[in-house]
Amino acid sequence: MDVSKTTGLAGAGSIAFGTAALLHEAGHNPMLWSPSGAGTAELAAGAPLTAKGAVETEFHPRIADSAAMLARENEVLIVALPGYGHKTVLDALAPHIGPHHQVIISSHASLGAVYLTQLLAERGISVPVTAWGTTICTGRRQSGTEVQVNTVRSRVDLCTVPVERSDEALELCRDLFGDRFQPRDGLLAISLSNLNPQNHMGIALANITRMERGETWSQGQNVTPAVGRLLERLDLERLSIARALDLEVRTIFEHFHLSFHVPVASISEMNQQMHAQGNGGTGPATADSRYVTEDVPYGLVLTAELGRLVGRPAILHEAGIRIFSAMYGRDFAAENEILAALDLNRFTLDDLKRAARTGLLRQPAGA
Ligand SMILES: NC(=O)C1=CN([C@@H]2O[C@H](COP(=O)(O)OP(=O)(O)OC[C@H]3O[C@@H](n4cnc5c(N)ncnc54)[C@H](OP(=O)(O)O)[C@@H]3O)[C@@H](O)[C@H]2O)C=CC1
Ligand SMILES: CC(C)(CO)C(=O)C(=O)O
Repeated sequence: MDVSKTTGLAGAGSIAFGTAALLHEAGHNPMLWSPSGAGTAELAAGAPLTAKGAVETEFHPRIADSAAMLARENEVLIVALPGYGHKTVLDALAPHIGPHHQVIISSHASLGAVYLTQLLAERGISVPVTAWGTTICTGRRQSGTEVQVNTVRSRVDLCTVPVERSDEALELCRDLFGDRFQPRDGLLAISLSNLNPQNHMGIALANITRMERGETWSQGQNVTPAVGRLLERLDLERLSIARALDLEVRTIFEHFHLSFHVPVASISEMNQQMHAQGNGGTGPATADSRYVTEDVPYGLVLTAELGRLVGRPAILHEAGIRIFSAMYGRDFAAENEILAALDLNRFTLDDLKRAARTGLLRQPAGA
């Protein structure tokens, strides 16, 4: 194993803490950067980070006080925070990224890898940017020093832009986290491999009053037969878009099987099984949850756009965007900062397919 590459995580939430714990267990010495500083205040003051559950460990991660420090002191940068923070964090990191870096986005949202590749190209820099379709673990940060890790996934879909850098990026991911990665054909496949937006749409729609009332509720147990059927129908829309693009992506059945180690059955039955074995998770106890505020603008919106582009309209996804916008009194379709910055509407499907492998929608000035 190559333990020589120093690794820094942008983020200090559930996934950054859980991923840092995994890295520590594998013999690495991870660094964490909290964009506001609040997320690492106690760790910076000397408290250890404790992981419980699927990873049990206690250690002192290195702490960065800025994006510049994270980039200066690490060769591998892992972005591990919700999509609504990606543009801010990529803007902060990009000026400090040099040719010796590799970047991993965990999990990738809304063509963030294209956004970063283009920012770097403006400075004449190209690095492997690897997009993960989901996270290596799941979990919940319990406090400023503790994370509950619910599961470590057997398989995570990934791709790298530019595509020529795929082999070295895959090797890096395996060095850091083990043989847990399934290469996919470009960023559109990865965007369509992230099942959270569709799953969270069904789960949040069916449980919105629990969320608003701040209740504590089991997520897996509440994927009842009706909710399970909705998730399966949402999945058919996503798979139909992938087929139109000639892309292979995981099904919702594979997703739950590979992530939560339950036998394949109906989606409701698989979730009941997860609940019974203790990794069904707890649903959000607030309406201000990334299940909606991240997954609608940064997930459903891109899937719906791809559906329109390939002539396979994702009617249920489109309905989800409209229903949540009405419920929240917001225009979620307009909230995606990355797609707005990329000016996605100006480009054709062929442009997008090319960018999915090169990382570039437009040529850098002077190229
Ligand atoms: N948790 C899970 O089990 C799973 C999570 N995911 C995905 O993984 C990603 C990370 O999730 P998770 O760690 O749970 O999320 P968290 O909400 O726990 O992430 C919190 C971190 O995000 C930072 N952050 C929040 N908003 C912003 C912003 N506007 N600008 C900059 N930074 C911001 C916080 O910064 P600060 O430190 O400054 O407060 C903090 O470091 C998400 O995309 C999520 O959908 C996917 C599957 C499972
Ligand atoms: C809880 C879980 C693992 C499944 O919905 C998840 O994906 C999340 O927290 O984002």
